[in-house]
Amino acid sequence: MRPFPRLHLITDTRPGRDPLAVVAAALAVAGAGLAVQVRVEDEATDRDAYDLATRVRAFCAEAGATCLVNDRLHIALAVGADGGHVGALDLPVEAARRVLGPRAILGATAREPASAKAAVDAGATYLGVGPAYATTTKDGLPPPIGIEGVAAVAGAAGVPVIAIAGVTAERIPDLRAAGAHGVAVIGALSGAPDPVEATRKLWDALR
Ligand SMILES: Cc1ncc(COP(=O)(O)OP(=O)(O)O)c(N)n1
Ligand SMILES: Cc1nc(C(=O)O)sc1CCOP(=O)(O)O
Ligand SMILES: [Mg+2]
Repeated sequence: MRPFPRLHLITDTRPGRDPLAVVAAALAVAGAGLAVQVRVEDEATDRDAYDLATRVRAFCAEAGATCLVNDRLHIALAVGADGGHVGALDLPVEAARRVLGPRAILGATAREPASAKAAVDAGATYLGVGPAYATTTKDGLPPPIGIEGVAAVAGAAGVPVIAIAGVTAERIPDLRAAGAHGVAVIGALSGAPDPVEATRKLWDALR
């Protein structure tokens, strides 16, 4: 079984972004060590999500990388992804586990230890934990939980913790010291002038 990826790239499908170019750049550096989470805007159609996920899944398969789908688990199944990720407004974790089956990777968002434990008991195999820092990429989040918040969840989780929100290469040492297995990023790669170089920095900080 391959080790659980430490670097998770979440696709950025906001206007003006080029998610597939960023995925290709990240795969060129991190290869099989990368997980790509296909995440589309809430307004996107299932067809658009399916088309993107199909292409990401093919890129990942070629590189031996992990492909996950956010929220829309029927699309994860339809494209043969390795798993999915759910949060508080999505399918409950136990229902997501039923949909994906016993062997799939299943991520759940957790912001504090109690919900982290509940998610793991319900079948989550990793936790997305944040917001670690402030972010401009997603609206409506609670205040950042910081290093202390990440450490509290990591200490209670028993599964890999992937820290999310405002993650940069410079912040990775603190997050790892807090117990995070790895990180998930959108802006650090999608907004970078050179996504290959930006991936290299994240990747070096994680090794
Ligand atoms: C790795 C990771 N962590 C957290 C999230 C957020 O999931 P959720 O709370 O369901 O919010 P949306 O991403 O669906 O807007 C994530 N996607 N990935
Ligand atoms: C999709 C998402 N979920 C979050 C959470 O805390 O649940 S933060 C986030 C966006 C993270 O983007 P960036 O790496 O650009 O800060
Ligand atoms: Mg969600």
